[in-house]
Amino acid sequence: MQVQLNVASRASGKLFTKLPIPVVPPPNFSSATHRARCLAQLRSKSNGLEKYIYLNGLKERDPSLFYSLLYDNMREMVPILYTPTVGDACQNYSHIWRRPEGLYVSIGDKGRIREVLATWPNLHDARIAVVTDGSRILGLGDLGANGLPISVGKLDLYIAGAGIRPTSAVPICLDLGTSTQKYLDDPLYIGVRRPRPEAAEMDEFMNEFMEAMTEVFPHLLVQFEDFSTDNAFKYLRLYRDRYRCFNDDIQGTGGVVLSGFLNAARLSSDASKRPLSDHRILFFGAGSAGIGVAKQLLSFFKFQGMSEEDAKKQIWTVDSKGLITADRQGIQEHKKFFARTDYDGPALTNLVDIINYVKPTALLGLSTLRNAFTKDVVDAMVAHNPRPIIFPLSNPVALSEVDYGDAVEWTDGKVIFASGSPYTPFTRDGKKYEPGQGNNMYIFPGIGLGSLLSKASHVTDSMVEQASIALASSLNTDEHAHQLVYPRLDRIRDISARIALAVVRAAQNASVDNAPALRHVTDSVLLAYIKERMWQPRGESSRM
Ligand SMILES: NC(=O)C1=CN([C@@H]2O[C@H](COP(=O)(O)OP(=O)(O)OC[C@H]3O[C@@H](n4cnc5c(N)ncnc54)[C@H](OP(=O)(O)O)[C@@H]3O)[C@@H](O)[C@H]2O)C=CC1
Ligand SMILES: CC(=O)C(=O)O
Ligand SMILES: [Mg+2]
Repeated sequence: MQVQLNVASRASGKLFTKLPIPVVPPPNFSSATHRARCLAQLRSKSNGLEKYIYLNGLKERDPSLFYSLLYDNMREMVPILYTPTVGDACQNYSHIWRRPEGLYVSIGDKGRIREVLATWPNLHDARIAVVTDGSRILGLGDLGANGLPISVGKLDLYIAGAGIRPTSAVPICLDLGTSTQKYLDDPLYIGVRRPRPEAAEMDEFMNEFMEAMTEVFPHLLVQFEDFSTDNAFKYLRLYRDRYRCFNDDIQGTGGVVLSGFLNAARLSSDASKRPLSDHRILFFGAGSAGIGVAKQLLSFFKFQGMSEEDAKKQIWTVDSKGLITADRQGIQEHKKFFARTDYDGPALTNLVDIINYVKPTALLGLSTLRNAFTKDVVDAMVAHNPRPIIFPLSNPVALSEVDYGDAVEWTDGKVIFASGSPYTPFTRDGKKYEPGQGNNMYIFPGIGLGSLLSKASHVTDSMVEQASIALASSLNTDEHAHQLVYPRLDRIRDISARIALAVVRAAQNASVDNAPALRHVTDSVLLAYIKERMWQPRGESSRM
């Protein structure tokens, strides 16, 4: 039988008291040796999930060491704490759970959500909450209360990548039930065992939750994460003008992919001399991520002076039923805007046929469909482009539309590539090819930091757009020389600072900022101020 603890007993934390243990290390203790020891312990673990468990234990024991190790070893540790391994952690969370790592707000808390939120320690230090309802975790579907690690992982990136204080990070999972029978049947399942609520009940819950968040955490920015597509669009529309919030899957992904597309278009134009206005972008997948990116591209094309009508003509969307056309019956609301009105032939359902009809310069995968970009699909892209842009952006890596090695082989090394989850470099005929990672992790830390420092009342579209442009222009000489479309992950703090600067300026231009002292300083003074405000872990890091 599942017993729901009342708020007072949940807050007392009596279940999680610690035994008194010595806090004085052995006489010969050296923190440098201990860093090396922790890395060796991490590397001795046999699989990703074990590494994930180890790192989360280390974070509990010594957060400062954990974050400085993370910053020094981003390329090794981010794929464990974030995609792809965080996907395994979520799917197995009820089984690997050790201790509370974030806040659960349950459907049974309706009517007293304020009390539940008020149990959070360091209330006044809270600045950023990543909130998921577990209904669409990466491309893995409805994982219910097992979704919490996605909020924890995103906040680790805020801390390591943008210097948000660990005590300011609030991971939240809304425990509303799940439609996944496997979890409802699992005796160890950590969440409430019930189906997800109907829309009206969920709306009431969300309204109470957002109001309570504002009362309990007056300085908070809310990042919505991995809500199912209809709810992602709905709650962004309902709350974006009322609260300081944004949706990472719609806006963060839009910003990051626009940025990679701009750099990719420049590289492909070197081969084809094609202006931006001649690009044709085909979205394979038309959910929150696909449509979020399409809208961001459209907004950028308009910002470049194109009419909305012309900008829209550059974009085609495909879902599980094929090319989305306006004459299709029962089309979902979020797909209507980009539904093509200029196609009246028989329904196009095969991706190769769609490519041969559209002749896209860029193929962006946000479908969750592993290996959807077959050799035939890639060949069709090559037939129309000297340097095809192919971005398989679905996460985790097991759901990638195409593997990097295949994309390089099938295009004879010509592909311009970025994937949602990381791939290692690929060597072919003695030449090393380096992939890009088109993941919103490059942009949300900077958007969050800039929103906080400018004390922005809202996150505007212009803040996201400027963040995207700042990311696109952040490549250094070496990254340009290697024809990368995103900067290397080790530079994320510098990148986040530059993105935050662009976000502060955009907030000021939109008059949503509330930090007047930042309005009249030069960009270089503002950049120095932003860097100075970033939290630094103590420890032996050579890089902070
Ligand atoms: N790289 C990044 O930074 C990010 C990546 N993502 C990834 O994007 C993916 C999609 O996320 P999201 O948009 O929220 O999810 P959704 O489930 O809302 O969207 C998936 C889309 O893919 C379509 N699709 C599914 N199967 C097929 C198929 N066989 N053929 C064609 N289209 C298909 C769906 O069609 P239909 O509508 O008909 O069901 C839907 O339009 C996830 O894997 C997620 O991890 C998300 C955010 C950021
Ligand atoms: C990256 C991300 O936000 C997602 O896959 O949902
Ligand atoms: Mg997401």
